[in-house]
Amino acid sequence: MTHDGPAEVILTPERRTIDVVPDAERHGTPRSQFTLWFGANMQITAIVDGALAVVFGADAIWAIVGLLIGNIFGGAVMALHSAQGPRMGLPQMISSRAQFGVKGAVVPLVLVILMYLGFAATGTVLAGQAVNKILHIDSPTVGIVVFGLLTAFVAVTGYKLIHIVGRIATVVGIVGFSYLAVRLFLEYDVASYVGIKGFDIVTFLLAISLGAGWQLTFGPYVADYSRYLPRSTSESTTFWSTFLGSVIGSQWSMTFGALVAACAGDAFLGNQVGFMGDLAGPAAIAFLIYFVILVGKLTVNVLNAYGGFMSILTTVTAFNGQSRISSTARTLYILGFTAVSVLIAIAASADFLDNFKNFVLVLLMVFTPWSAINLIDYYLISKERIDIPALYDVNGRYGAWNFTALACYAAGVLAQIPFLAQKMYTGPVTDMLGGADISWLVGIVFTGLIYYPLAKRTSNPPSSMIYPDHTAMTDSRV
Ligand SMILES: Nc1ccnc(=O)[nH]1
Repeated sequence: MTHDGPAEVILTPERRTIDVVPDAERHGTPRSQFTLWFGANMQITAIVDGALAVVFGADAIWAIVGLLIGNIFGGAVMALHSAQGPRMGLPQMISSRAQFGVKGAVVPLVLVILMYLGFAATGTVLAGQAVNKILHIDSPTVGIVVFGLLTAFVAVTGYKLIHIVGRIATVVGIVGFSYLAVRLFLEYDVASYVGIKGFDIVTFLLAISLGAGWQLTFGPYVADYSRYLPRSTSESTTFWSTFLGSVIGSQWSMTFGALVAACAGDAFLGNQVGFMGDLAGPAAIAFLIYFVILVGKLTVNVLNAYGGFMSILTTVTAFNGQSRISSTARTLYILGFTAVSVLIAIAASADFLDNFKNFVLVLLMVFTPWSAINLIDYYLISKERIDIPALYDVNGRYGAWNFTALACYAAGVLAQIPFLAQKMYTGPVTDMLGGADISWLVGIVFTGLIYYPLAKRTSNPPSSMIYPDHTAMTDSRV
Protein backbone atom coordinates (compact mmCIF):
# COMPACT_ATOMS: atom_id res chain seq x y z
CA MET A 1 0.00 0.00 0.00
CA THR A 2 1.16 3.53 -0.64
CA HIS A 3 1.58 5.89 2.26
CA ASP A 4 -0.55 8.95 2.05
CA GLY A 5 0.52 10.37 5.37
CA PRO A 6 -1.38 10.95 8.57
CA ALA A 7 -5.13 11.47 8.62
CA GLU A 8 -4.90 15.26 8.93
CA VAL A 9 -2.88 15.36 5.70
CA ILE A 10 -5.37 13.15 3.90
CA LEU A 11 -8.28 15.26 5.13
CA THR A 12 -6.73 18.61 4.25
CA PRO A 13 -8.57 19.85 1.15
CA GLU A 14 -6.50 19.59 -2.02
CA ARG A 15 -5.26 22.90 -3.46
CA ARG A 16 -4.35 21.99 -7.00
CA THR A 17 -6.86 22.12 -9.79
CA ILE A 18 -5.98 22.44 -13.46
CA ASP A 19 -2.36 23.53 -13.03
CA VAL A 20 0.71 21.29 -13.26
CA VAL A 21 1.56 19.14 -10.26
CA PRO A 22 5.24 19.89 -9.45
CA ASP A 23 7.72 17.12 -8.63
CA ALA A 24 7.70 17.93 -4.91
CA GLU A 25 4.02 16.94 -4.68
CA ARG A 26 4.28 13.75 -6.67
CA HIS A 27 3.66 10.56 -4.72
CA GLY A 28 2.08 7.13 -4.85
CA THR A 29 2.43 4.10 -7.07
CA PRO A 30 0.48 2.89 -10.10
CA ARG A 31 -1.20 0.33 -7.87
CA SER A 32 -3.52 3.18 -6.82
CA GLN A 33 -4.78 3.24 -10.42
CA PHE A 34 -5.72 -0.40 -10.18
CA THR A 35 -7.71 -0.02 -6.97
CA LEU A 36 -9.39 3.21 -8.04
CA TRP A 37 -10.62 1.82 -11.35
CA PHE A 38 -11.41 -1.60 -9.98
CA GLY A 39 -13.42 -0.05 -7.13
CA ALA A 40 -15.17 2.43 -9.40
CA ASN A 41 -16.34 -0.41 -11.63
CA MET A 42 -17.55 -2.73 -8.88
CA GLN A 43 -20.85 -0.93 -8.90
CA ILE A 44 -24.52 -1.36 -9.59
CA THR A 45 -24.58 0.63 -12.84
CA ALA A 46 -21.99 -1.73 -14.32
CA ILE A 47 -24.22 -4.63 -13.27
CA VAL A 48 -27.13 -2.96 -15.07
CA ASP A 49 -24.93 -2.40 -18.13
CA GLY A 50 -24.11 -6.12 -18.27
CA ALA A 51 -27.74 -7.03 -17.68
CA LEU A 52 -28.80 -4.91 -20.66
CA ALA A 53 -26.77 -7.13 -22.99
CA VAL A 54 -29.01 -10.05 -22.00
CA VAL A 55 -32.22 -8.02 -21.86
CA PHE A 56 -31.60 -7.01 -25.48
CA GLY A 57 -31.55 -10.65 -26.47
CA ALA A 58 -28.08 -12.18 -26.20
CA ASP A 59 -27.58 -15.46 -24.43
CA ALA A 60 -25.72 -14.81 -21.17
CA ILE A 61 -22.67 -16.76 -22.36
CA TRP A 62 -22.34 -14.74 -25.57
CA ALA A 63 -23.18 -11.54 -23.71
CA ILE A 64 -20.29 -12.20 -21.32
CA VAL A 65 -17.86 -12.89 -24.18
CA GLY A 66 -19.03 -9.78 -26.08
CA LEU A 67 -18.80 -7.59 -22.99
CA LEU A 68 -15.26 -8.84 -22.41
CA ILE A 69 -14.17 -7.98 -25.96
CA GLY A 70 -15.72 -4.52 -25.60
CA ASN A 71 -14.16 -3.94 -22.19
CA ILE A 72 -10.74 -4.87 -23.53
CA PHE A 73 -11.00 -2.60 -26.59
CA GLY A 74 -12.46 0.35 -24.73
CA GLY A 75 -10.25 -0.27 -21.69
CA ALA A 76 -7.12 -0.03 -23.85
CA VAL A 77 -8.23 3.40 -25.12
CA MET A 78 -9.08 4.71 -21.64
CA ALA A 79 -5.81 3.38 -20.19
CA LEU A 80 -3.82 5.13 -22.94
CA HIS A 81 -5.29 8.40 -21.66
CA SER A 82 -4.34 7.44 -18.09
CA ALA A 83 -0.73 6.78 -19.11
CA GLN A 84 -0.41 10.48 -20.04
CA GLY A 85 -0.85 11.54 -16.40
CA PRO A 86 2.55 11.10 -14.73
CA ARG A 87 4.53 12.75 -17.55
CA MET A 88 2.20 15.72 -18.02
CA GLY A 89 1.05 16.17 -14.42
CA LEU A 90 -2.18 17.64 -15.77
CA PRO A 91 -5.85 16.73 -15.53
CA GLN A 92 -7.23 14.88 -18.54
CA MET A 93 -9.36 17.46 -20.26
CA ILE A 94 -6.97 20.42 -20.16
CA SER A 95 -4.54 18.38 -22.26
CA SER A 96 -7.10 18.68 -25.10
CA ARG A 97 -6.05 22.32 -25.45
CA ALA A 98 -2.89 21.02 -27.14
CA GLN A 99 -5.04 19.65 -29.96
CA PHE A 100 -8.09 21.93 -30.07
CA GLY A 101 -6.58 25.24 -28.95
CA VAL A 102 -7.13 26.99 -25.63
CA LYS A 103 -10.68 28.04 -26.53
CA GLY A 104 -11.39 25.30 -29.06
CA ALA A 105 -11.14 22.67 -26.31
CA VAL A 106 -14.36 24.13 -24.96
CA VAL A 107 -16.26 22.17 -27.63
CA PRO A 108 -15.45 18.69 -26.27
CA LEU A 109 -15.40 20.10 -22.73
CA VAL A 110 -19.02 21.22 -22.71
CA LEU A 111 -20.09 17.77 -23.87
CA VAL A 112 -17.93 16.14 -21.21
CA ILE A 113 -19.54 18.34 -18.54
CA LEU A 114 -22.98 17.20 -19.71
CA MET A 115 -21.83 13.59 -19.49
CA TYR A 116 -20.51 14.10 -15.97
CA LEU A 117 -23.81 15.62 -14.92
CA GLY A 118 -25.78 12.84 -16.57
CA PHE A 119 -23.84 10.07 -14.86
CA ALA A 120 -23.85 11.95 -11.56
CA ALA A 121 -27.63 12.47 -11.60
CA THR A 122 -28.54 8.93 -12.65
CA GLY A 123 -26.00 7.42 -10.25
CA THR A 124 -27.27 9.59 -7.41
CA VAL A 125 -30.78 8.21 -7.84
CA LEU A 126 -29.56 4.62 -7.41
CA ALA A 127 -27.16 5.44 -4.58
CA GLY A 128 -29.92 7.44 -2.87
CA GLN A 129 -32.03 4.28 -2.83
CA ALA A 130 -29.19 2.41 -1.11
CA VAL A 131 -28.85 5.22 1.45
CA ASN A 132 -32.58 5.06 2.16
CA LYS A 133 -32.47 1.30 2.64
CA ILE A 134 -29.61 1.72 5.10
CA LEU A 135 -31.36 4.50 7.03
CA HIS A 136 -34.86 2.97 6.72
CA ILE A 137 -36.21 6.12 5.12
CA ASP A 138 -38.82 6.29 2.38
CA SER A 139 -38.44 9.77 0.95
CA PRO A 140 -36.18 9.52 -2.14
CA THR A 141 -35.03 13.11 -1.61
CA VAL A 142 -33.35 12.32 1.71
CA GLY A 143 -31.16 9.56 0.28
CA ILE A 144 -30.30 11.67 -2.73
CA VAL A 145 -29.25 14.67 -0.62
CA VAL A 146 -27.24 12.54 1.82
CA PHE A 147 -25.41 10.93 -1.08
CA GLY A 148 -24.79 14.33 -2.66
CA LEU A 149 -23.23 15.58 0.58
CA LEU A 150 -20.99 12.51 0.83
CA THR A 151 -19.89 12.99 -2.76
CA ALA A 152 -19.10 16.67 -2.26
CA PHE A 153 -17.14 15.96 0.92
CA VAL A 154 -14.85 13.42 -0.73
CA ALA A 155 -14.43 15.46 -3.92
CA VAL A 156 -13.58 18.66 -1.99
CA THR A 157 -11.05 16.78 0.15
CA GLY A 158 -9.63 15.55 -3.09
CA TYR A 159 -7.01 13.31 -4.58
CA LYS A 160 -5.65 11.43 -1.56
CA LEU A 161 -9.01 10.64 -0.05
CA ILE A 162 -10.37 9.66 -3.47
CA HIS A 163 -7.69 6.98 -3.79
CA ILE A 164 -8.45 5.74 -0.29
CA VAL A 165 -12.14 5.46 -1.14
CA GLY A 166 -11.06 3.50 -4.23
CA ARG A 167 -9.17 1.02 -2.04
CA ILE A 168 -12.14 0.62 0.30
CA ALA A 169 -14.45 0.09 -2.68
CA THR A 170 -12.06 -2.56 -4.02
CA VAL A 171 -12.11 -4.57 -0.80
CA VAL A 172 -15.82 -4.29 -0.02
CA GLY A 173 -16.64 -4.84 -3.70
CA ILE A 174 -14.73 -8.11 -3.84
CA VAL A 175 -16.34 -9.38 -0.65
CA GLY A 176 -19.87 -8.17 -1.45
CA PHE A 177 -19.94 -9.22 -5.09
CA SER A 178 -18.47 -12.64 -4.33
CA TYR A 179 -21.14 -13.17 -1.72
CA LEU A 180 -23.89 -12.12 -4.13
CA ALA A 181 -22.56 -14.46 -6.80
CA VAL A 182 -22.73 -17.37 -4.36
CA ARG A 183 -26.27 -16.37 -3.41
CA LEU A 184 -27.28 -16.21 -7.08
CA PHE A 185 -26.09 -19.78 -7.64
CA LEU A 186 -27.85 -20.95 -4.47
CA GLU A 187 -31.15 -19.24 -5.30
CA TYR A 188 -31.29 -20.01 -9.02
CA ASP A 189 -30.39 -22.97 -11.17
CA VAL A 190 -28.11 -20.69 -13.15
CA ALA A 191 -26.96 -23.41 -15.55
CA SER A 192 -30.48 -23.87 -16.84
CA TYR A 193 -30.74 -20.20 -17.87
CA VAL A 194 -27.47 -19.87 -19.79
CA GLY A 195 -26.23 -21.46 -23.00
CA ILE A 196 -29.77 -22.08 -24.23
CA LYS A 197 -29.83 -19.58 -27.11
CA GLY A 198 -27.45 -19.80 -30.03
CA PHE A 199 -24.96 -17.22 -31.22
CA ASP A 200 -26.50 -14.11 -32.76
CA ILE A 201 -24.23 -11.51 -34.33
CA VAL A 202 -26.45 -8.46 -33.74
CA THR A 203 -26.87 -8.95 -30.01
CA PHE A 204 -23.25 -10.05 -29.75
CA LEU A 205 -22.10 -6.78 -31.32
CA LEU A 206 -24.44 -4.91 -28.98
CA ALA A 207 -22.78 -6.59 -26.01
CA ILE A 208 -19.40 -5.50 -27.38
CA SER A 209 -20.72 -1.92 -27.71
CA LEU A 210 -22.04 -1.95 -24.14
CA GLY A 211 -18.64 -3.03 -22.83
CA ALA A 212 -16.62 -0.69 -25.06
CA GLY A 213 -18.98 2.23 -24.52
CA TRP A 214 -18.72 1.86 -20.78
CA GLN A 215 -14.91 2.01 -20.86
CA LEU A 216 -14.70 4.77 -23.44
CA THR A 217 -16.80 7.16 -21.32
CA PHE A 218 -13.99 6.95 -18.75
CA GLY A 219 -11.50 8.43 -21.25
CA PRO A 220 -12.15 12.03 -20.10
CA TYR A 221 -11.60 11.04 -16.45
CA VAL A 222 -8.43 9.07 -16.20
CA ALA A 223 -5.33 11.29 -16.14
CA ASP A 224 -6.98 13.30 -13.32
CA TYR A 225 -6.05 10.37 -11.05
CA SER A 226 -2.59 9.56 -12.42
CA ARG A 227 -1.29 13.14 -12.54
CA TYR A 228 0.24 13.08 -9.03
CA LEU A 229 2.28 9.94 -9.69
CA PRO A 230 6.06 10.60 -9.80
CA ARG A 231 7.17 11.65 -13.27
CA SER A 232 9.49 8.65 -13.38
CA THR A 233 6.50 6.28 -13.21
CA SER A 234 6.60 4.17 -16.33
CA GLU A 235 3.93 4.64 -18.93
CA SER A 236 3.40 0.93 -19.34
CA THR A 237 2.89 0.34 -15.62
CA THR A 238 0.39 3.19 -15.47
CA PHE A 239 -1.35 1.79 -18.54
CA TRP A 240 -1.56 -1.77 -17.24
CA SER A 241 -2.64 -0.92 -13.72
CA THR A 242 -5.45 1.30 -15.03
CA PHE A 243 -6.42 -1.17 -17.75
CA LEU A 244 -6.50 -4.21 -15.50
CA GLY A 245 -8.38 -2.44 -12.71
CA SER A 246 -11.01 -1.08 -15.04
CA VAL A 247 -11.42 -4.17 -17.20
CA ILE A 248 -11.42 -6.76 -14.40
CA GLY A 249 -13.74 -4.66 -12.20
CA SER A 250 -16.25 -3.94 -14.94
CA GLN A 251 -16.13 -7.44 -16.39
CA TRP A 252 -16.80 -8.90 -12.96
CA SER A 253 -19.81 -6.61 -12.44
CA MET A 254 -21.12 -7.07 -15.96
CA THR A 255 -20.77 -10.87 -15.87
CA PHE A 256 -22.79 -10.87 -12.69
CA GLY A 257 -25.33 -8.54 -14.34
CA ALA A 258 -25.65 -10.80 -17.39
CA LEU A 259 -26.28 -13.83 -15.16
CA VAL A 260 -28.77 -11.96 -12.98
CA ALA A 261 -30.65 -10.79 -16.06
CA ALA A 262 -30.72 -14.32 -17.48
CA CYS A 263 -32.13 -15.71 -14.21
CA ALA A 264 -34.30 -12.88 -12.95
CA GLY A 265 -34.75 -10.41 -15.86
CA ASP A 266 -37.45 -7.90 -15.07
CA ALA A 267 -37.39 -8.54 -11.33
CA PHE A 268 -33.89 -7.08 -11.36
CA LEU A 269 -34.37 -4.31 -13.90
CA GLY A 270 -37.49 -3.01 -12.19
CA ASN A 271 -35.76 -2.58 -8.85
CA GLN A 272 -32.01 -2.99 -9.10
CA VAL A 273 -31.00 -1.86 -5.62
CA GLY A 274 -33.83 -3.66 -3.83
CA PHE A 275 -33.20 -6.84 -5.80
CA MET A 276 -29.60 -6.97 -4.55
CA GLY A 277 -30.76 -6.63 -0.95
CA ASP A 278 -33.37 -9.38 -1.40
CA LEU A 279 -30.77 -11.63 -3.01
CA ALA A 280 -28.46 -11.05 -0.04
CA GLY A 281 -31.01 -12.75 2.25
CA PRO A 282 -31.09 -11.89 5.97
CA ALA A 283 -31.71 -8.23 6.80
CA ALA A 284 -28.31 -7.76 8.42
CA ILE A 285 -26.53 -8.98 5.30
CA ALA A 286 -28.83 -7.00 3.03
CA PHE A 287 -27.76 -3.95 5.03
CA LEU A 288 -24.12 -4.73 4.26
CA ILE A 289 -24.90 -5.18 0.57
CA TYR A 290 -26.57 -1.75 0.47
CA PHE A 291 -23.38 -0.43 1.99
CA VAL A 292 -21.33 -2.13 -0.75
CA ILE A 293 -23.58 -0.55 -3.38
CA LEU A 294 -23.19 2.83 -1.69
CA VAL A 295 -19.38 2.65 -1.57
CA GLY A 296 -19.15 1.60 -5.24
CA LYS A 297 -21.42 4.42 -6.37
CA LEU A 298 -19.66 6.90 -4.12
CA THR A 299 -16.31 6.06 -5.70
CA VAL A 300 -17.47 6.66 -9.23
CA ASN A 301 -19.64 9.65 -8.36
CA VAL A 302 -16.77 11.40 -6.64
CA LEU A 303 -14.93 11.03 -9.93
CA ASN A 304 -17.91 12.67 -11.65
CA ALA A 305 -17.88 15.64 -9.26
CA TYR A 306 -14.09 15.99 -9.32
CA GLY A 307 -13.70 15.66 -13.10
CA GLY A 308 -16.88 17.68 -13.64
CA PHE A 309 -15.65 20.66 -11.64
CA MET A 310 -12.22 20.60 -13.32
CA SER A 311 -13.87 20.46 -16.74
CA ILE A 312 -16.05 23.45 -15.84
CA LEU A 313 -12.98 25.29 -14.60
CA THR A 314 -11.06 24.45 -17.79
CA THR A 315 -13.96 25.88 -19.78
CA VAL A 316 -14.24 29.08 -17.74
CA THR A 317 -10.51 29.78 -17.63
CA ALA A 318 -10.25 29.53 -21.41
CA PHE A 319 -12.06 32.86 -21.45
CA ASN A 320 -10.82 34.62 -18.31
CA GLY A 321 -7.16 33.60 -18.61
CA GLN A 322 -6.71 32.35 -15.05
CA SER A 323 -4.87 29.12 -14.33
CA ARG A 324 -5.28 28.86 -10.55
CA ILE A 325 -8.21 29.53 -8.28
CA SER A 326 -8.61 29.92 -4.52
CA SER A 327 -9.53 27.00 -2.29
CA THR A 328 -12.86 28.66 -1.61
CA ALA A 329 -13.63 28.94 -5.30
CA ARG A 330 -12.59 25.33 -5.76
CA THR A 331 -14.98 24.24 -3.01
CA LEU A 332 -17.79 26.34 -4.47
CA TYR A 333 -17.31 24.84 -7.92
CA ILE A 334 -17.60 21.32 -6.50
CA LEU A 335 -20.62 22.19 -4.37
CA GLY A 336 -22.24 23.83 -7.37
CA PHE A 337 -21.70 20.79 -9.57
CA THR A 338 -23.00 18.41 -6.90
CA ALA A 339 -26.01 20.61 -6.17
CA VAL A 340 -27.03 20.63 -9.83
CA SER A 341 -26.67 16.84 -10.10
CA VAL A 342 -28.73 16.41 -6.91
CA LEU A 343 -31.45 18.72 -8.23
CA ILE A 344 -31.62 16.82 -11.51
CA ALA A 345 -31.79 13.54 -9.57
CA ILE A 346 -34.64 14.83 -7.39
CA ALA A 347 -36.61 16.35 -10.25
CA ALA A 348 -36.21 13.40 -12.55
CA SER A 349 -38.91 10.81 -12.76
CA ALA A 350 -37.83 7.21 -13.35
CA ASP A 351 -38.82 7.54 -16.97
CA PHE A 352 -36.80 10.66 -17.47
CA LEU A 353 -33.78 8.85 -16.12
CA ASP A 354 -34.21 6.15 -18.69
CA ASN A 355 -34.15 8.77 -21.40
CA PHE A 356 -31.28 10.52 -19.76
CA LYS A 357 -29.22 7.34 -19.85
CA ASN A 358 -29.95 7.14 -23.54
CA PHE A 359 -28.84 10.71 -23.90
CA VAL A 360 -25.60 9.85 -22.14
CA LEU A 361 -25.05 6.97 -24.54
CA VAL A 362 -25.66 9.33 -27.43
CA LEU A 363 -22.96 11.48 -25.90
CA LEU A 364 -20.59 8.57 -26.40
CA MET A 365 -20.50 9.49 -30.06
CA VAL A 366 -18.81 12.74 -29.13
CA PHE A 367 -16.10 11.10 -27.05
CA THR A 368 -14.71 8.59 -29.49
CA PRO A 369 -13.52 11.35 -31.88
CA TRP A 370 -12.07 13.23 -28.92
CA SER A 371 -10.18 10.11 -27.78
CA ALA A 372 -8.82 9.52 -31.27
CA ILE A 373 -7.60 13.12 -31.63
CA ASN A 374 -6.14 13.38 -28.12
CA LEU A 375 -4.30 10.04 -28.33
CA ILE A 376 -3.05 10.34 -31.91
CA ASP A 377 -1.65 13.79 -31.28
CA TYR A 378 -0.06 12.89 -27.95
CA TYR A 379 1.52 9.57 -28.91
CA LEU A 380 2.10 9.85 -32.67
CA ILE A 381 2.38 13.51 -33.63
CA SER A 382 3.54 15.49 -30.59
CA LYS A 383 5.32 12.30 -29.47
CA GLU A 384 4.70 13.06 -25.80
CA ARG A 385 6.08 16.58 -26.01
CA ILE A 386 3.67 19.25 -24.82
CA ASP A 387 4.33 22.96 -24.31
CA ILE A 388 2.51 23.19 -21.01
CA PRO A 389 2.67 27.00 -20.50
CA ALA A 390 1.05 27.37 -23.93
CA LEU A 391 -1.97 25.43 -22.68
CA TYR A 392 -2.81 28.48 -20.55
CA ASP A 393 -2.08 31.14 -23.14
CA VAL A 394 -4.37 31.97 -26.07
CA ASN A 395 -1.39 33.61 -27.76
CA GLY A 396 0.85 30.57 -27.23
CA ARG A 397 1.84 27.74 -29.54
CA TYR A 398 -1.58 26.11 -29.52
CA GLY A 399 -3.52 29.31 -30.18
CA ALA A 400 -7.14 29.89 -29.31
CA TRP A 401 -8.92 27.71 -31.88
CA ASN A 402 -7.38 24.82 -33.81
CA PHE A 403 -9.63 24.49 -36.83
CA THR A 404 -7.97 21.32 -38.14
CA ALA A 405 -8.78 19.42 -34.95
CA LEU A 406 -12.24 20.96 -34.68
CA ALA A 407 -13.11 20.07 -38.29
CA CYS A 408 -11.87 16.48 -37.87
CA TYR A 409 -13.81 16.27 -34.64
CA ALA A 410 -17.03 17.44 -36.29
CA ALA A 411 -16.47 15.05 -39.20
CA GLY A 412 -15.84 12.20 -36.77
CA VAL A 413 -19.13 12.87 -35.00
CA LEU A 414 -21.13 13.21 -38.23
CA ALA A 415 -19.60 10.07 -39.77
CA GLN A 416 -21.16 7.99 -37.01
CA ILE A 417 -24.73 9.03 -37.72
CA PRO A 418 -25.42 6.37 -40.38
CA PHE A 419 -24.09 3.75 -37.94
CA LEU A 420 -26.14 4.69 -34.88
CA ALA A 421 -28.65 2.39 -33.26
CA GLN A 422 -30.23 4.51 -30.54
CA LYS A 423 -33.69 4.58 -29.09
CA MET A 424 -34.40 7.84 -30.93
CA TYR A 425 -32.67 7.09 -34.21
CA THR A 426 -31.34 4.14 -36.22
CA GLY A 427 -29.02 4.87 -39.12
CA PRO A 428 -29.34 3.36 -42.63
CA VAL A 429 -26.05 1.42 -42.40
CA THR A 430 -27.18 0.01 -39.06
CA ASP A 431 -30.32 -1.24 -40.76
CA MET A 432 -28.19 -2.90 -43.45
CA LEU A 433 -26.13 -4.53 -40.70
CA GLY A 434 -29.35 -5.89 -39.23
CA GLY A 435 -29.39 -3.47 -36.30
CA ALA A 436 -25.78 -3.88 -35.18
CA ASP A 437 -24.27 -0.68 -33.77
CA ILE A 438 -20.59 -0.22 -34.55
CA SER A 439 -20.68 3.58 -34.37
CA TRP A 440 -18.08 3.77 -31.60
CA LEU A 441 -15.58 1.95 -33.78
CA VAL A 442 -16.36 4.24 -36.71
CA GLY A 443 -15.88 7.23 -34.40
CA ILE A 444 -12.37 6.16 -33.47
CA VAL A 445 -11.12 4.82 -36.80
CA PHE A 446 -12.60 7.42 -39.15
CA THR A 447 -11.49 10.35 -37.00
CA GLY A 448 -8.01 8.87 -36.69
CA LEU A 449 -7.68 8.35 -40.43
CA ILE A 450 -8.53 11.94 -41.31
CA TYR A 451 -6.86 13.62 -38.33
CA TYR A 452 -3.44 11.97 -38.53
CA PRO A 453 -2.35 13.16 -42.00
CA LEU A 454 -3.83 16.64 -41.51
CA ALA A 455 -2.36 17.17 -38.05
CA LYS A 456 0.98 15.78 -39.14
CA ARG A 457 1.18 18.60 -41.67
CA THR A 458 -0.20 21.43 -39.56
CA SER A 459 0.93 20.82 -35.98
CA ASN A 460 3.97 22.38 -34.40
CA PRO A 461 5.03 20.37 -31.35
CA PRO A 462 7.99 21.48 -29.20
CA SER A 463 11.21 19.44 -29.38
CA SER A 464 10.87 18.41 -25.73
CA MET A 465 8.25 18.66 -22.99
CA ILE A 466 8.14 22.26 -21.75
CA TYR A 467 7.13 22.66 -18.11
CA PRO A 468 6.30 26.06 -16.55
CA ASP A 469 9.40 27.91 -15.28
CA HIS A 470 8.18 28.09 -11.69
CA THR A 471 8.14 24.29 -11.39
CA ALA A 472 11.83 24.02 -12.35
CA MET A 473 10.96 20.71 -14.04
CA THR A 474 12.85 19.66 -17.13
CA ASP A 475 12.20 16.87 -19.58
CA SER A 476 14.46 13.96 -18.71
CA ARG A 477 13.95 12.38 -22.10
CA VAL A 478 15.79 14.88 -24.28
N1 LIG B 1 -18.38 6.84 -17.17
C1 LIG B 1 -19.21 6.40 -16.22
C2 LIG B 1 -19.73 5.16 -16.28
C3 LIG B 1 -20.56 4.76 -15.31
N2 LIG B 1 -20.87 5.55 -14.28
C4 LIG B 1 -20.35 6.76 -14.19
O1 LIG B 1 -20.63 7.51 -13.24
N3 LIG B 1 -19.51 7.19 -15.17
